[in-house]
Amino acid sequence: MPAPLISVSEAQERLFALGTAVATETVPLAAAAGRWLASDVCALRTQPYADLSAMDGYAVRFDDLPGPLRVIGESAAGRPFDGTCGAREAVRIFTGAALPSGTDSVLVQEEAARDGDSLTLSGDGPVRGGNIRRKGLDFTSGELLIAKGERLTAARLALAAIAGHGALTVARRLRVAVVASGDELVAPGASGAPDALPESNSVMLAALLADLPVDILPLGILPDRLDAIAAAFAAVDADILVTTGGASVGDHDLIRPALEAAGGTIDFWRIALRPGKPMLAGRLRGMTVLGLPGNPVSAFVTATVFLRPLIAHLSGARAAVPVLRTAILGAALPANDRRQDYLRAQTRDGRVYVAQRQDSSLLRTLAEADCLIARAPHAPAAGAGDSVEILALP
Ligand SMILES: Nc1nc2c(c(=O)[nH]1)N[C@H]1C(S)=C(S)[C@@H](COP(=O)(O)OP(=O)(O)OC[C@H]3O[C@@H](n4cnc5c(N)ncnc54)[C@H](O)[C@@H]3O)O[C@H]1N2
Ligand code: MOO
Repeated sequence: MPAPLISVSEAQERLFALGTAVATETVPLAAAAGRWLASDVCALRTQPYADLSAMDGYAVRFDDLPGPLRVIGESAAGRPFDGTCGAREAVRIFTGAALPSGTDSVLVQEEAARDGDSLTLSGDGPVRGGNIRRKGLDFTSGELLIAKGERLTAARLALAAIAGHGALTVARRLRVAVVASGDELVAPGASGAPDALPESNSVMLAALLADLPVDILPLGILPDRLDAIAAAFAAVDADILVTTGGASVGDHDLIRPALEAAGGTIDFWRIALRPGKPMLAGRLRGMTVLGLPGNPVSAFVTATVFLRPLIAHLSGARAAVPVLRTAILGAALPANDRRQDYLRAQTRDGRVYVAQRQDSSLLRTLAEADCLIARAPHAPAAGAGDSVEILALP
């Protein structure tokens, strides 16, 4: 008698509870892209460090305009003017350069007429205090900029760099072992018997994790033999062991018994989810084991809903579960049953349309989808124009 189905959120919570966060390391900024921060990033400097010009032009005293003014020197980024500007004096200034003392506004060069050292206003001119980036406009030294548990995007890395950091403390990369199982499977591109099936899950999973800080250990294809699967499991050394196939109830679905034969434990099996119902999770030595269903779309959905969040969670992510967005439905949907549904859908003219065929073997509909419509268990029927929740696909 199979175990009852548990909800997606319960499965996520139980999965997260199976492992402990990985160790941290301090790495140069360039190696920190896409990692999760293990400690807060505070500003080590003030940005800008002083009042700076936002334009190329002339630093002036607003009350002296329209001139004429005498140009007494130059301030460039990295080479500030070290004197003081007096009445009816101006300093040639460039974008990013410190505003000389005595000046309060920047006149852009397009609105100035210069003749030797003499300068006069030739356009509208600045407002008082115009064209200046004030000291600390972006942040001041000591301010919290990026909190522990946030992911290091390109923008956050740039922020850390300009805040004075050359290295950051992040979760170490995770090792994710990926193995397929099934006697029918052959490597993609290999010539096989007519009933041989190209193994598509491993390449899909590797691509699905390509933006995450993980090292993938590809373990290939295992036959449908308990001893072979258990022996392979016993030899794996990783943080997460991901299997695909053999998770269901058939005589050749051997992941659960093989995990137990290798000394592992099953924490849960079977989720109120479509596609992806037979997913299982457990432990083997120090590893979290995730047994994804073999059907390619089921493997994709469970990897999206469980594997990617698990990696984020073990890396110390503050928010590990993907955020659903709201979209407008293009065509009616019937009421849902007890399983949480992730329906392949396409966005056209600002509305989402569910693919006609949703069988979990159909990779073509997955490849053509740009989002999954998430439907809660027992969601009532929905009509065109109603709001639905979607998970955008990369
Ligand atoms: N009597 C029942 N049968 C099934 C149930 C059930 O509840 N009772 N659940 C069905 C559901 S839902 C799913 S999903 C599948 C998942 O089964 P398995 O995880 O055991 O997967 P397999 O049987 O090994 O394979 C299913 C399907 O996918 C193909 N496959 C497997 N691995 C790969 C791969 N790496 N690349 C490409 N294709 C793969 C395999 O050839 C099968 O066609 O079970 C239902 N059955
Ligand atoms: O859950 Mo299966 O993944 O419905 O085909």
